Amino acid sequence: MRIPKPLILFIDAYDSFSNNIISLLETTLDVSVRTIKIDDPALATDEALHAELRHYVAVVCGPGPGHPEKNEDVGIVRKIWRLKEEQLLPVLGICLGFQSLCLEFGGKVQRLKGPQHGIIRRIRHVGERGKEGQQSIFGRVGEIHATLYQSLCVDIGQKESRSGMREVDISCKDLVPLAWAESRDSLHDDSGIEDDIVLVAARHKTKPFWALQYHPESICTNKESKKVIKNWFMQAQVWNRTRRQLPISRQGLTHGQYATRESLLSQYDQMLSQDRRSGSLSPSPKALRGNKNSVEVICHYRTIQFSTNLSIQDLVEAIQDMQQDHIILDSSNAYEKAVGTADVRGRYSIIGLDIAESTKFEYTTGSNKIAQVNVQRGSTTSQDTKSFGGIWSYLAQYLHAREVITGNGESPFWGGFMGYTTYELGLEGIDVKSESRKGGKHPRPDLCFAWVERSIVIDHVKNMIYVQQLAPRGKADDVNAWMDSLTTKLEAALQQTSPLPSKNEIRGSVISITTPTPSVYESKVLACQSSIRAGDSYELCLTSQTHITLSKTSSKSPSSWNLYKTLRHRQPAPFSSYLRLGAATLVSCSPERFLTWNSTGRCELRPMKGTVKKSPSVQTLSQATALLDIPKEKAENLMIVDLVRHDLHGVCGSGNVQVPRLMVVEEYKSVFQMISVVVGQIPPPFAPETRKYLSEEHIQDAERKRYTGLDVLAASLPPGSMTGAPKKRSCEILQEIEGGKERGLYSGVVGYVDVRGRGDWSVSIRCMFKWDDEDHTSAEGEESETWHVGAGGAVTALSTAVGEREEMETKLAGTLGLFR
Ligand SMILES: C=C(O[C@@H]1C=C(C(=O)O)C=C[C@H]1O)C(=O)O
Ligand SMILES: NC(=O)CC[C@H](N)C(=O)O
Repeated sequence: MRIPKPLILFIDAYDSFSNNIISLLETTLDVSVRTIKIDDPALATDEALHAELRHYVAVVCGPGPGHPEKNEDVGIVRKIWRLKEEQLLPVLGICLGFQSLCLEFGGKVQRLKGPQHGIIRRIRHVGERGKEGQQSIFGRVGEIHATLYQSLCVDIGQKESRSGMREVDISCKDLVPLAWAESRDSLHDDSGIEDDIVLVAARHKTKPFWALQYHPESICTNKESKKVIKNWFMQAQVWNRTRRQLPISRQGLTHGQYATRESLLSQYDQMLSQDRRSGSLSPSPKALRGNKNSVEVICHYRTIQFSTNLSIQDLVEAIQDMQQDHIILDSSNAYEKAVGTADVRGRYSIIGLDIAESTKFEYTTGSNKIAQVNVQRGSTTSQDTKSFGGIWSYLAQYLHAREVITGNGESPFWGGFMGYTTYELGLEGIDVKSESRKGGKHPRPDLCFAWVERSIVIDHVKNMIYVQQLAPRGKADDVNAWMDSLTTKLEAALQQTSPLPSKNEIRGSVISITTPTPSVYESKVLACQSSIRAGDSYELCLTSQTHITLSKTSSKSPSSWNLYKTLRHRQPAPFSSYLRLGAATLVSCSPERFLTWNSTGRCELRPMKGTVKKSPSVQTLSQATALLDIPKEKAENLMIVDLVRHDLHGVCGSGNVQVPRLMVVEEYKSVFQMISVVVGQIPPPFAPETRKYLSEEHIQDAERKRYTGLDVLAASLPPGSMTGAPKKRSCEILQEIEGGKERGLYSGVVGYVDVRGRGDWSVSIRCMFKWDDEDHTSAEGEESETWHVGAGGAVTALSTAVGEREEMETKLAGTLGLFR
């Protein structure tokens, strides 16, 4: 019989690092963690809370935005410190949890002179000296270097730490200080450290309460600090054995949940069984049945070799009508000279074919409806997403039912969904109300995916074109006929080159350009910093909007395709894209990959933070690397790496996320960018070694409910690099500071998820987009269209208003340069 692991309850204050702490606990200790939110209504009464706590060996009160004095920021945590003797159990507070403990027992919570978010500091602790220290949770612990994420700090009256400890202020007689971050240990003068000594660990003198202000789970906290977690748990268990009054209950269900969310596919499965039980009709099973139980669909393909650098634009023009809908994912820097040590050139370009005729899936936030639009058939059907368990469950199920296993092993994409999601779709996923979507006045799709059956993939490294079609195995003759005609066109296209549109044409069609007012942007940077100083955010990715109105009347007016051709020429980037999809058009030269995954469930995110403009004084990778090797830039990057790890842990589970590249600088056409690579492994539906013991039914059931890359995509939007941390609170603050303006496609993602279970998505930045419904005809009959260009950057406590404004302008300049 398997003995269940002891349970720890993690109380989550809506932080973006919570899952990293849970992973640290589950990989360091032999425990299993359940989690609740600080404001869980089911645990609002003392009885309910006490009944829940009986299941746990210990509690961890996590970090979070806000202030420990505010009930809404700490919620249940406060009740934990007030438990009566007979209800007591061991607790570890982290950061906000630490501040809350100290506040409860007489400490004063103050603002730091300089907030320290993503700053790594040497921690001095009692374990380094004295017998008493040896018996503390720091006993036998060596040198700790740890990441701090704090705007606030605690004063418990203990001022001096260097030459031994003094007695703690009488008002805090219950607290024992355990560790400090000291400014003399800081390695850099520009790290923003202004506070001499900051208390970073304490315990209660008589109750089983310990707390850490530093972040033991951060990727930049050293391994030595794991010993503190082990020591804490050992002391917690001793306390349970010797002092705990109520036995730990192993019976009954906990209200606390696993940190990993249920898979999208199993949510759908649950809806079906609920329907079956209640006797109601299961939601449109036919639409979702797909290939299953019918003829086998495969990816038919043909390979064409080419010898020279292939021009995607010529190829597209030769085979498609450029007025129609399009999806082109273009590695537009594929033939640039390799620059720097990290080769950031894209390898594949993917062109979705017959997009105008394909079925499009459209979803608008708040509508709870998914529309399937097929213009060719003149049909639109709309279904309630709630009855499928939500929009993502619907899409996961649709795709799952159309899985294909036979095709071209060389091609990263065989067919499936291609499209975009907006920033506002991401907001809905994290329960942030979008001001621009209030009152349901927004009919535009926040998600639009086309179902793509015919496509072309270009491998720029092997000089191969793959022409592909998803179709039943037996339809090879029809497929061949289509491929013959397409191949002829492609071969002709390889001989041609079309001219680039002239800049004058574009400039001549500009009616107006509204750019962000520099002083207003700078005041918004200061507003962000004021939220950071108050402890409400650690980093905020502030953005602004530029609007460009172009005449459509003149015969010279550039088409969106011509705008794209010009931009990709000026700003070649590995994740460029051109989309004309339903109501939206996107022209993008993004350097930032958001998320990619393969069919074995290996996911990779590449957060980008830290930007340096190329200039006569900064031309080489080593110059840029030196400029970015400062605490401010590294802190920005680190915060997003920790946030992205949390998002990934939420699907992949404890111990399944690694960071193979941390803060590496890459070179692009006009900027240098610092990136990190975070990798996660989606767990298989069942452990392969157990297969021989499982029934066929069990295996099928597990397969039907497994996690896929769509789970990771749904759990990670909006992209952390465009929000700041902690994500939810930061997005709420940004709603206010940005005036509730829609970001739209900017800050959203573009990409695909294919029938073989793979996906690749880029962050929509360095781009422009337009909505067809904003096209306008003036009283004089002049037709115009309006393009939106977003630009911004991460604001931290160490930012300067002018520096941030200049960074935003640098990013804007690439796109805006087309029109000026
Ligand atoms: C906000 C933008 O870019 C984001 C912010 C970056 C930064 O703060 O350094 C870098 C890349 C993007 O994640 C933008 O391009 O508008
Ligand atoms: N990471 C945290 O828990 C931060 C706590 C608190 N909001 C602060 O900024 O100091």
